[in-house]
Amino acid sequence: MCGIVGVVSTQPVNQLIYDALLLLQHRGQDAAGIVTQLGYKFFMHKAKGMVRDVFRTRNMRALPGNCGLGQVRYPTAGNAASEEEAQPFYVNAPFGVVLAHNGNLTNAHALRRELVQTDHRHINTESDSEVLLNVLAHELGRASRGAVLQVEEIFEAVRALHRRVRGSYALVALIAGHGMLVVRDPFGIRPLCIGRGPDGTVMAASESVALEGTGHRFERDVAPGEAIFVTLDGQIHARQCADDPRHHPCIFEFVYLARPDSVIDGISVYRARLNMGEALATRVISTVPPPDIDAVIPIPESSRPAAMEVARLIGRPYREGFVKNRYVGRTFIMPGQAVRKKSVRQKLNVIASEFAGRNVLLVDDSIVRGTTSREIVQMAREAGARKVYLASAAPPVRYPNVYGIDMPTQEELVAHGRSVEEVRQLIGCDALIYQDVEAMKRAVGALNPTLAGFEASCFDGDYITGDVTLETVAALNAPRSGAGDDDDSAAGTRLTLPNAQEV
Ligand SMILES: O=P(O)(O)OC[C@H]1O[C@H](OP(=O)(O)OP(=O)(O)O)[C@H](O)[C@@H]1O
Ligand SMILES: NC(=O)CC[C@H](N)C(=O)O
Ligand SMILES: [Mg+2]
Repeated sequence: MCGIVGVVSTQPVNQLIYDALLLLQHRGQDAAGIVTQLGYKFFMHKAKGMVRDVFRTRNMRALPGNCGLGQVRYPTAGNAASEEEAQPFYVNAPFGVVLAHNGNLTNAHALRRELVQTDHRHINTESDSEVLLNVLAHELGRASRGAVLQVEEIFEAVRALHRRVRGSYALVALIAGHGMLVVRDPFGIRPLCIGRGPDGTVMAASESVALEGTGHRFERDVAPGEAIFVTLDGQIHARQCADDPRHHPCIFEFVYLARPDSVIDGISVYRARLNMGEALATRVISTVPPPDIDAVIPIPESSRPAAMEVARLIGRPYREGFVKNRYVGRTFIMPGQAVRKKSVRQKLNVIASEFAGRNVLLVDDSIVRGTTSREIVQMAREAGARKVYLASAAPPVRYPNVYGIDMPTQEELVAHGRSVEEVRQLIGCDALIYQDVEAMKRAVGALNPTLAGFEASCFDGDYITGDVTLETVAALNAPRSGAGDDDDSAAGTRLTLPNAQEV
């Protein structure tokens, strides 16, 4: 998951894109970038770091123009340490195209080979997003028949792109002098929505919070397989470009990735978390008798709605027991296990009085590597808790993810190959209660019965795009295993473009 935004306006868009990226910061903390267009020229600045650190006043001043794109990156392909893989990406032909991507391609290796050997394109990084951009550019080139691209030709190119590309891809792209292209993959795995401002500004973004927080009205989600082209004067053209679109959004968006104030594919993320809490409460009651629980305590931040609902339904008090240092980012999306582990204690501190002599039920939204829960259970015990029970609003994460969540290997997942009892022993709690997979799907699915289903491979091992099996996942993720553990690892010797560039 990364955060992407694209804007077409009649006013300068640099500050607007910056503000939208701040609202999407929870989706990617590693790198950030903005590209704007003035006339036929693109202006770009991108670098590693959080939005506030990447853009200084001088960088913002160097981003003129009334349309542009932005991205915050959470690396899931290529090299996490590489500055060159920050997005957006640029190619000069045809016309000049820049692109920002959220997702992960499952056939990036094969596409890379094809692009180089058959299409004679040059790929300069290990990023799958650069591969995606080159497929788009190549197909735009093939579809264009005159000096100016026609909207139908753009849709023809997207149809061809859907046939070549596998995996998850929500993208925004600018075609120089033409307008903005917005595309969602045929399964709608990663979120993407579109809206308008009072002055007619059109904005597409990963989450509705980016629209609302910048004063835009959410209009709709982009449909799976759909392409939307926004001309520079704000006219919107939309077309279904996939042969067989089926709507299976990623369920982990509702568990953890998205902000609770966003609505994705008609489902309020907050309500989804409450529903997961409701389903979890039933399992808690059948495992630990509520009178044995003195307090229900969330592990901030993402588990709060679920924990509140568990407390209400089991009839025990909801208490805050951990205070989050708001200046430390989300630990799960940090690159490298060492930094993730260190950050848990930096990020969360106990309120000792809530634990001393009590039996506590800690609730988290998910347990992935077990980094958070192991530390937290220990902290609760150090603070004097008598019994420490732990409940997870999501089922055990047992399978790697290939669609844009950085869980490349089974071995790193604490629940992989272990029974619930073995996980409990490893985490060190007195009881461990997991959500059930079907109950989770029902809890979220009840909020939009029109969906075909969910992409839930990390829970059920079912890879929705059909081109990936558990056997092929390892090969697919091989370059990512351990990625980020060594922040000094360089991308090899390759052409490095300057950061602030007029491209
Ligand atoms: O088992 P793990 O590998 O530790 O991963 C799961 C934890 O990571 C996430 O928290 P994070 O700190 O990233 O963000 P949050 O503040 O939104 O909860 C998630 O909410 C869990 O607490
Ligand atoms: N999480 C994402 O969406 C990542 C996008 C892309 N695969 C990258 O690694 O940069
Ligand atoms: Mg958390």
